[in-house]
Amino acid sequence: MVILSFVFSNLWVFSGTALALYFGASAYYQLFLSPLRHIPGPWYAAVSELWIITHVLRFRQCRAVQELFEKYGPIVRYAPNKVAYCDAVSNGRIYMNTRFEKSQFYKSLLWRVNESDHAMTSLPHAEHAPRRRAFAPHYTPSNIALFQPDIHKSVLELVEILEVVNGEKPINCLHYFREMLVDIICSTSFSYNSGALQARAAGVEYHPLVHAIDDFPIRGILRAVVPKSMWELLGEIPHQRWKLLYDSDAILAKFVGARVKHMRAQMQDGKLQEVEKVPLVQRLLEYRLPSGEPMEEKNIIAEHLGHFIAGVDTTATTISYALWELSRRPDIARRLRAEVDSAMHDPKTIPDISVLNSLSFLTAVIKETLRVYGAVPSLLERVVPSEGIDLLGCNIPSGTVITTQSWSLHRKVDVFPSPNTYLPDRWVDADPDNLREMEAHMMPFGIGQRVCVGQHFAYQSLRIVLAVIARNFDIYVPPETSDRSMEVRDAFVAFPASGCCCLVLTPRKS
Ligand code: HEM
Repeated sequence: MVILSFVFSNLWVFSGTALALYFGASAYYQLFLSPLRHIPGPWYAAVSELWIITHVLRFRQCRAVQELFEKYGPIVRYAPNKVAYCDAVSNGRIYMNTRFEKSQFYKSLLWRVNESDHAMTSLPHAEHAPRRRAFAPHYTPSNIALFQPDIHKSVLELVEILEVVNGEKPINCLHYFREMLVDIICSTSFSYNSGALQARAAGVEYHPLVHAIDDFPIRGILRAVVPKSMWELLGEIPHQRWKLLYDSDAILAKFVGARVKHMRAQMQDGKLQEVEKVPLVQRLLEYRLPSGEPMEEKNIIAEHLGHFIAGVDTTATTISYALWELSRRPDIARRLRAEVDSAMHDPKTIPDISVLNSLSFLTAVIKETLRVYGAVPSLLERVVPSEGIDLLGCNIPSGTVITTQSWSLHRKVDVFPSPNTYLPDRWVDADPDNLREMEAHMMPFGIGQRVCVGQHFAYQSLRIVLAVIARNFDIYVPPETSDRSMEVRDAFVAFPASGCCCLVLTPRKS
């Protein structure tokens, strides 16, 4: 009784001491007993997640991890249970091995709709593989080529809008290209005109779908770091702009749900003809799982959502950074234009993708943009399976998060000299051995079983858009766009520090 009353009267002291003992013991374990103790890295990263979380919240995780590689070498401990490496050879052992599942990180960063995962958020390979089989045929180069007319239509619509602007004011490329991508993905996924570019032409600044996608990175990062119960409380804040951000996934899910229902009704009414070019939604509705069952509607919706999010921002950001480089490097812009001119005699008649594929400097510009400004430069976390792994001389036990990031592989100075310089010629001048080495270090679309399924789609869109812009416009940098405003920030996806990529696109005079 006396002891209890003593404890209660000194509750603060006891709780403080207990907490200090707990943190002290945990720090002691992480630094001196943990199986990861031999892996280099700063002590404060080894004892708590706090260090890396502060960098995540400042949108500079990629740079923080890169600084660790520069200081400690190719393998570093960046959190108590997390190890990052920078080595292309090791990639095969991690990302090609189906026993290395995605980490829990994916659950929180990429939202779940109706509690349904989509391919990006499915962690075990056994769960992921049947999903991937459902949509992968849509994204093969030959199938994606069938959708060229849809892409051409949207790109030429954008050209018309830019001709009306006539270079009289800077435009935020990120907005315009997001709108174009939303139109393109809606037509390839649903055979539906979302009218985002039409809305732009009519002077509407924000299309609801584009708005929702725009909000994705910040919503994702908040959702990843705010505890679930607090996140639900935040949903009650009565602020209109905040509600739009908070509900962005629900807005998208409602739109996609309506498109799925519409297509199902058309199929049931026998209104669809046998055609070679099938929208993704029809493919998913017709798909049968290994059990012979169709996919559940909530899974189809979630899958479409994942593709929307994965495809729009990434491609729009890549185009924007490429145009920014062209605007400040007239030498590169001139060479690109000369090559495109030779293949595209009429400025409004876009050649077949097979012709654009053969333009070597266009390819070099795209590769260099993906290298320096890859839209997903981030750690792609996997979990070490039960047998553990020996990597770069370190023994890493089961359950450890193991990962690499394209930001660092793309900046390995022995493979890419002057790694921060934008130099498309490095892809033109490389001898076959160098080229092989460079290709082995490129992973803008990830690698292995979970590699970006939309990479051919992205490449096709990038080739078409960059060729058309180079053929039709001169690009200038306005004063508000600078190295500082365009500095890359990362929230799993990359974006410019200012959130804008303002450029002046003037219809070509000569
Ligand atoms: C330049 C543009 C793009 C970049 C840089 C990019 C990058 C990536 C990366 C790095 C991953 C792998 C993530 C991981 O391992 O955790 C990924 C996955 C994915 N991407 Fe892309 N992506 C781009 C465009 C697209 C497009 C246009 C689409 C579709 C319309 C798309 C759909 C997907 C999907 C569905 C996944 C998940 C695949 C799976 O797990 O099976 N992406 N992307």
